[in-house]
Amino acid sequence: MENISSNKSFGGWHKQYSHRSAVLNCDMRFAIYLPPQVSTGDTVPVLYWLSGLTCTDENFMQKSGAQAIAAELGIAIVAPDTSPRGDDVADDEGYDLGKGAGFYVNATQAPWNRHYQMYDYIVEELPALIEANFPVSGMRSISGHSMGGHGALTIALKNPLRYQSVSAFSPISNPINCPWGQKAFTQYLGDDKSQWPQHDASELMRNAQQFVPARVEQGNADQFLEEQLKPDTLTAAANASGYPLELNSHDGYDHSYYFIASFIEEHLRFHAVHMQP
Ligand SMILES: N[C@@H](CCC(=O)N[C@@H](CS)C(=O)NCC(=O)O)C(=O)O
Repeated sequence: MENISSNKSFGGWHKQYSHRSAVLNCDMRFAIYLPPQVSTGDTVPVLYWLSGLTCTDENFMQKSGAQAIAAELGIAIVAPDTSPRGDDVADDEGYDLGKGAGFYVNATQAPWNRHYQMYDYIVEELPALIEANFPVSGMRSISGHSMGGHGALTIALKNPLRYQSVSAFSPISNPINCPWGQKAFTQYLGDDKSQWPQHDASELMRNAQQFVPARVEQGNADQFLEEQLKPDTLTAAANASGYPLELNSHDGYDHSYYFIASFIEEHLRFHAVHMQP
């Protein structure tokens, strides 16, 4: 693991690292915000943030304004990249497939399956790396935006004992029934649609038996709301299983990081409550 940048921020540190990923079979970069509390020798809980289409580790760290609140609450934030990277990694001309669009699933189909194993990277390899190299406790929560909201919700729903809480901004809530999800799942998981529902937040929530506290924020002026995001499907799924989902709709907000920055404080406070030892 190599440290490639360090910036002091709100008394803590924003740092970027590159490392070799065995799971993704390529070099990867991630960012971590370490709050000031780590300098006292304490361990801190970690929020994993999964970004959306076209993003890297940088979008959230540069645009969300999360550092001030994470510093106050004593929470580390880890922002991974959104796909495998490198010249030999398969890609597509579209912004919604290939690099920058890993969808947090393990691809089973060629040519994607050689590198696109983002589910295992986020659930297993990255937390093991973080927990071996930084002063973090075993408390983990997960959040994300859009494609990353889909990632956060599906990963928490599939691993309810690994995460204290889950949240999402503008998540792709029902990928098996929207163009972004159908395109990605066809390529990464194949034509056999029976394999798809296990990667769909609404399907998982409808059938959930173990609950992770969940909060979703959605702007109702989001340009992707009706065609791609489908929050009503998630609400219906939560109602069907009795899932403890708080979904808040906000007038006038769009899909951008201006929306995320407006409500990130509430999400960090939500996670901090659930990550208390
Ligand atoms: N076609 C659009 C869609 C991409 C998009 O909206 N990406 C969202 C996540 S789904 C994002 O966070 N973009 C980066 C940013 O705003 O910093 C574009 O390429 O601008």
